[in-house]
Amino acid sequence: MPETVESVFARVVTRNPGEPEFHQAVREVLDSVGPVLARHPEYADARIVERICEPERQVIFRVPWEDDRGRIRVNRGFRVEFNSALGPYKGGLRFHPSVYLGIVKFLGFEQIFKNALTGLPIGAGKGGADFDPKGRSDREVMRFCQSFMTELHRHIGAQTDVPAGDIGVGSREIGYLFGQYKRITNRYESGVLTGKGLSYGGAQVRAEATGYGAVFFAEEMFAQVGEGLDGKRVVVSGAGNVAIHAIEKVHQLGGTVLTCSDSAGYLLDEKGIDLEVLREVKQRRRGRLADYVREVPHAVAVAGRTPWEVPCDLALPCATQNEIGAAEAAALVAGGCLAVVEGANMPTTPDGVRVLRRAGVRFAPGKAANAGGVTVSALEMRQNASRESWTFAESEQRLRETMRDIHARCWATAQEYGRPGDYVAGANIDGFRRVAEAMLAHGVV
Ligand SMILES: NC(=O)C1=CN([C@@H]2O[C@H](COP(=O)(O)OP(=O)(O)OC[C@H]3O[C@@H](n4cnc5c(N)ncnc54)[C@H](O)[C@@H]3O)[C@@H](O)[C@H]2O)C=CC1
Ligand SMILES: O=C(O)CCC(=O)C(=O)O
Repeated sequence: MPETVESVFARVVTRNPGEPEFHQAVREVLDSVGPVLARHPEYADARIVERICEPERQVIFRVPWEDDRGRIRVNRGFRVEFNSALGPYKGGLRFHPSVYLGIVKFLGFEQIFKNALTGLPIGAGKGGADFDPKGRSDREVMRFCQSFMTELHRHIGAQTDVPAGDIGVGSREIGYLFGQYKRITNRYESGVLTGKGLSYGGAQVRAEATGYGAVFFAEEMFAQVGEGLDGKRVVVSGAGNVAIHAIEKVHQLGGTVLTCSDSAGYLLDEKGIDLEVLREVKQRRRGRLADYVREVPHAVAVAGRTPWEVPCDLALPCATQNEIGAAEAAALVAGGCLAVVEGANMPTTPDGVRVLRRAGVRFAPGKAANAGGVTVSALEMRQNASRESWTFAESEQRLRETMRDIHARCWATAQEYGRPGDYVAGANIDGFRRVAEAMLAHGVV
């Protein structure tokens, strides 16, 4: 039977039951690639789509650790090595109680096309654990990371699989993971992880890269219609790594970010979020957003609601998956939003995307707009391999050029396939073609 996108999707659902986020990510890509298969029957003959939807390897492991009261805890760890057609598996680790195989697979699948879009030699993987670092002491986090790496080290390496951070995994966790890898293997293998601290092989701009990159992408989108970010009102969700650096770059480019959020609600500061205060509250104290209001009394903490109800020109969802559904998208449209640029992975549901599209809101999917993080990770790998370290200015320039290039290719590919302005189609098709060509060249593996 010839391969069709419908037959592949049906098989993905049957073979991966109970994994709705993975199905959603696959559906969104398959909806774009039909016309590519029509032009390239050799892809269908080689069953590229079916193979791309099946991870090359999935590892699930026990992570036992001891809390500060001496109680034994057990979590579940994952690493899904999805596709190595373009290079070593590459993608972050997420520590969050919601993590299960379906989340890791959706993220790993998105990573295939994202990493291909960067044009850099990186395959795709993702991992994590259902561990909640919130409320845990540094020592507890360290013991958890050491136990996690005691198993993970068998599967990774600078030429094999290179993890980085994601939700709940920042520079503290990467440091503990790196220390344990070095101890177990007795190798100082800098390129085995990215997102490292600058004192031991980290790259300038990696921490900033995802947030900055998303804003550079937004800048390119506005430039298409002859506008800049200067004077734009921007709403951001999340208050972690991606959100904080997105806010910083919007402010540097003359826009005003009115909101940020966490799982308890959102913060509204009409004068523009004060980053010094936000960093103190969220990063240094690891506190709640409501603490910001104590320092900045004119701000308002809105409990149990999302920032999409605030009128804006640009929305940057930077928290988590499926945070903008149809209702939130309708609120953005009602508030005059001109563009939604995804800093997070898959923050907009398919219904949400439909509402935005119907209203003519420009929409950039995460696999294109948040590719800045993995771009600078690949540059970190390159610096580790050559034992060089580039300056902040040089690294930021390379990031900006890559985001400009990704934007241009998404735009041109969408035009080529008769879908002008459709960044989803442009990103999926361009990413898919790159991986498909390499897979075809490698034979049936
Ligand atoms: N760190 C990176 O370089 C990259 C991250 N991403 C994506 O960006 C998003 C944010 O990641 P990071 O900033 O790195 O993580 P982080 O752990 O630094 O921050 C996550 C933020 O999202 C908020 N959040 C988490 N779950 C939430 C929920 N259910 N409702 C509301 N807020 C929630 C948290 O309160 C926190 O403010 C994720 O979707 C991640 O996959 C994408 C590309 C690269
Ligand atoms: O920097 C990396 O390797 C991956 C970042 C990541 O997990 C992502 O792009 O979602």
